[in-house]
Amino acid sequence: MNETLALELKDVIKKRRRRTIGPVNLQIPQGHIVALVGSNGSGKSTILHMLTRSLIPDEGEIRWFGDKSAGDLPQEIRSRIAYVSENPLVEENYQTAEQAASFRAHWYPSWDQKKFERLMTHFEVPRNERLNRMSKGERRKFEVAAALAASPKLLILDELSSGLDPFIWKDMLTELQNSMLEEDVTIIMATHVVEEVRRLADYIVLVHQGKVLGMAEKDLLYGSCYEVWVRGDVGEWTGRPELIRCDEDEPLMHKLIVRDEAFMGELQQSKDLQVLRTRALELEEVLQLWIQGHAPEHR
Ligand SMILES: Nc1ncnc2c1ncn2[C@@H]1O[C@H](COP(=O)(O)OP(=O)(O)OP(=O)(O)O)[C@@H](O)[C@H]1O
Repeated sequence: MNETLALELKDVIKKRRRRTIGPVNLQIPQGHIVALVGSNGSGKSTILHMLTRSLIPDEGEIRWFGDKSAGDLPQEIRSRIAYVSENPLVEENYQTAEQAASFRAHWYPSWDQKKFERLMTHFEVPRNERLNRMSKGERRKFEVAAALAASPKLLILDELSSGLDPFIWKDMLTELQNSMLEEDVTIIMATHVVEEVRRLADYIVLVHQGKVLGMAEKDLLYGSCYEVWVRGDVGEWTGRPELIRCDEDEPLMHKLIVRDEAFMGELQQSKDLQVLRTRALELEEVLQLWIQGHAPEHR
C-alpha cells in the first residue's frame, strides 16, 4: 500500500476501566472508505474518538495527513475533518439547524452552503427547530448534511444508520458514494450494518475485544472461503492448511469450511470424495472465522 496516507496509528493504546483498546496499528490510505467492524464494546468508538482528538491516547502516535499533534489538533487539520458521532454536540442543543450551520461554516473554509441547503431539503430536516427538539433521526440527518457540507478530506462516521429510517439511510449511502466520486475524501466509519459495509467499504478493519485483528480489502474477502459438503473418506485432506474446519454430519458425510477456490477444485476432482454442494461464505461468516483465528490470507 504505497498510497498517500490520510491516517496512521502507531502502537496507539487507550486504557478503559474494563478494557484496554490497542495497541492499534493502522495505515488508512487517502480516498478510500474504511469500515471498522466488531462486536459491542470492542473499541470502535474509542478509536474514532482518538482520531478526532476528543480522547487522548495513553500511548502511541497518530498522524493526520502525515502530521502528528501532541495536544489539541491544530485548526488547519481540524478544518479538514468532519465527524458524525453517536452522541451529538451538547453545545449545539439550543441552536437551530441554520444557526449551527452558520457557526460551522466559520470553522470550515470549504463549507458548501448550497450543498447544505440541498441536503436539508432532500432529508426534510426542519430548519428553524432547536436541535434538541428534533427527533433522533432528524438530528442525525442534520449532522450528516452538515458533515458533508463541510467538504472534509476526512469524514468520520459513528454508526451512520442509527435512528434513520431505511429510505433516508439508503439516500445517505448514495450521497456518500457521490462524495467519493466528486471529492478526494477518506471515510472511516464504525458500523454494525453489513449492508453498509457491502455497499460502501473498500477496506474492513476488524476490531475484537479491544484489539485490531487486521485490515483487509473487502473485495478479497468475497469468495475467500467456501462451505463444501462431501461424501467419502476425508482422512487424506485433514492436514491441508486450506481446510479450516471439518465437521462430521453423519458417517462419511462432512461439512468442510475451506479457503481457496483451487483447493475446492482439488476436492471436486478427488476419486475418494463426492462433492455434493458448495457455496461461498457470506461476508459476516468470513469475519466470524477471522475472529476465531482464521485470518484472511490476502490482507
Ligand atoms: N466514557 C467511557 N469511560 C470509560 N470506559 C468507556 C467509556 N466509553 C466506552 N468505554 C469502554 O471502552 C470499551 C470500548 O467501548 P467502545 O464504545 O469504544 O466500543 P464500540 O466498539 O464502539 O461499541 P458499540 O458497538 O457498542 O458502540 C468498552 O469496554 C466500554 O465499556
